Amino acid sequence: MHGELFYLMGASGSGKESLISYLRLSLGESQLSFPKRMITREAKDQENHQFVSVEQFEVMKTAGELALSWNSHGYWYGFAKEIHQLLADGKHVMINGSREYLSEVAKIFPNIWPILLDVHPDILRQRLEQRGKDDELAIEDRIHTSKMPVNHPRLKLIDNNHSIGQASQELVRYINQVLEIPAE
Ligand SMILES: Nc1ncnc2c1ncn2[C@@H]1O[C@H](COP(=O)(O)OP(=O)(O)O)[C@@H](O)[C@H]1O
Ligand SMILES: O=P(O)(O)OC[C@H]1O[C@H](OP(=O)(O)OP(=O)(O)O)[C@H](O)[C@@H]1O
Repeated sequence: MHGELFYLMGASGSGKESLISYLRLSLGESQLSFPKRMITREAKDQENHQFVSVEQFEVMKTAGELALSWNSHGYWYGFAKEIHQLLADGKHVMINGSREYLSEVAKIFPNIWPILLDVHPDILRQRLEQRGKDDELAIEDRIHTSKMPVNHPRLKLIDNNHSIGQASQELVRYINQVLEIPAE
C-alpha cells in the first residue's frame, strides 16, 4: 500500500512549523514521517530546517536528488527525493510547502492531501512581530500575501486563530479521517 502525502500550507507565521512540531511530539514518527526541509537560509533559534548553501542546493537539484524545490522570499526551499521512497514503502508523510507552488507539487504527487492554515491578518501580524524573525518590510510582505487564493478539489482548511492545541486536534482528526484511523 502506498503512503499518503499531506502538504501543509499557509502564510509565513500562520503556524506550519509549530503544528508540525506539535504533531511530531504528539503522534511520534510511527504514524507520520516529517522529512526535513532544506533552505538556503541559516536556521535561527527554534527553526527546524537544514541549511544548505545555494551552491550545494544547485548541485543537488541538477543531480536529481530533490523531490521538490521552489524559490520564495529570495531563498531556495526543497525536500530530498526520500519522500518518494517513504511513500512507496507505505509511510505517510507530512511536509510544509508553498501555496504558490501547489499546482506544481500536485503534478509530481497527484494524490496529495493539501491543507491550508487559516489565520486572520491581524493575528498573523501579532505572531510575526512576536517571533521576531522578520523586519517590518518582510512582515508587510507576508501580510500582503496572507490571503493568496489556493485552489485544489481536496483542499482542507484548518483554523489556527485560536490555540495551537485546538488547531492540532482539528488537524489530527482530519489526518485520521484520511487514514481511516478510528478516533480514541
Ligand atoms: N495557535 C497559535 N497561538 C499562538 N501562537 C501561535 C499559534 N500558532 C503559531 N504561533 C506562533 O506564531 C509564530 C509563527 O508560527 P510558525 O509556526 O513559525 O509559522 P510558520 O511556520 O507558518 O511560518 C511563532 O512564534 C509561533 O509560536
Ligand atoms: O507560496 P507561499 O505560500 O507564500 O510560501 C512562501 C514560502 O513560505 C513558506 O515557508 P515559511 O512560512 O517557512 O517561510 P519563511 O521561510 O519565511 O519562514 C513556504 O514553505 C514557502 O517556502
